[in-house]
Amino acid sequence: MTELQPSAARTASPIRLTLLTGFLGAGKTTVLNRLLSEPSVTDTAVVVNEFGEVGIDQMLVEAEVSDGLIELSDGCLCCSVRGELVETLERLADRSRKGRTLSRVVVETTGLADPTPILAAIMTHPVLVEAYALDAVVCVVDAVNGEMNLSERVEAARQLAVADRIVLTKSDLAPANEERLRRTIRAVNAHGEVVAMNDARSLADRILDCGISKMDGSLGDPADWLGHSHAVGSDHDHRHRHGSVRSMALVHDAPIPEQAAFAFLEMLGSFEGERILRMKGIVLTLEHPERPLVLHGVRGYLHPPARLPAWREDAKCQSRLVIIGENLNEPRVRDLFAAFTGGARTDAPDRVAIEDNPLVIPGMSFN
Ligand SMILES: Nc1nc2c(ncn2[C@@H]2O[C@H](COP(=O)(O)OP(=O)(O)OP(=O)(O)O)[C@@H](O)[C@H]2O)c(=O)[nH]1
Repeated sequence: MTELQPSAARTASPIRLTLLTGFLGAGKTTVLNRLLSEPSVTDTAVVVNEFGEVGIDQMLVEAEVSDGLIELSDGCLCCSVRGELVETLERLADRSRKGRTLSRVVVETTGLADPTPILAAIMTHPVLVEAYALDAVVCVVDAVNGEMNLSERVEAARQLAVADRIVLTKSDLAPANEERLRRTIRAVNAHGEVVAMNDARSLADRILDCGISKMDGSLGDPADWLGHSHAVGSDHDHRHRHGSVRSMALVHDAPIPEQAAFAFLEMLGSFEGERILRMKGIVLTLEHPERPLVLHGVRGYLHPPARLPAWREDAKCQSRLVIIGENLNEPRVRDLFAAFTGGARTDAPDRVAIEDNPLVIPGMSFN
């Protein structure tokens, strides 16, 4: 396959990428089939990966996607097949660049996949980072086994923790479990919108095109993107936890100098990078207060920050970051944020003391 140069893959409007996750048997293929059956879902390629059994899922995806359906085999997407996924996405970007209409790719992972290495691979690849925009991580959770999977399997908790949208399936089979499961979902993931599979409304309307910048060029609602539970308040944080997975939000009203924001991210990467499953945020900067800076990271990697053309009229102009992590040192994250946003906490070092500290570990890739 021809190697593309980054500039060659740059498209006017990046291909939207949806990562469809969920534990074994949760209903991922069922969700995919329903999506593909909806008339609004066009110009979509589907990449599926079946652990161990070649071709099974391809037969299960019923909709007509012709050559848009690509099956990866022989291993799990998050480990051995990552290279194959990257190559496939490169090939699709190449085809799109050569004129084949492609506005969206849905990647269905295996039930055992950790989504974070996949996100990191896409985020750090020079071609993919230009050609694709992550629309959303969608996690399917089923009412029959969801509760058990979440308490027993770390993969299930990770898949749920990093999701922007959560599709609840099999409520028809176990209606009595639904209320408790919704509470558990909230404990693991405070920000993602929960969508019921048995709701007659369009699934595509609820789980596609939910990024911060929309396909038609309009701006998404930051509160929606970051999660409604974090939409209010100022200079305070919220935390939600389940086992070792937790999410916290940092909110700051005053504009932040760009350099301070990036220094904070670098420190965050140094100290907590390994433990960050996902980070997303919108920053009100001193230099360009009218153009919010969008941040998106996974593990120790930061997606090249992008500037939106403006704030939405109905959005509050303030910095908001959501950090989802495993065994995060939350007080340290809050202290760092306070130090870099000018609000040093008592008993915490200020920014100069941190930056001048020769013992600080350099080297994570939040830059
Ligand atoms: N009754 C009911 N059955 C469902 C629902 N969602 C999925 N199923 C069934 O659950 C089974 C597993 O669904 P799949 O869509 O294959 O699940 P998956 O997550 O793709 O499974 P793997 O690829 O094996 O991890 C199938 O028999 C589906 O028909 C639902 O909401 N209600």
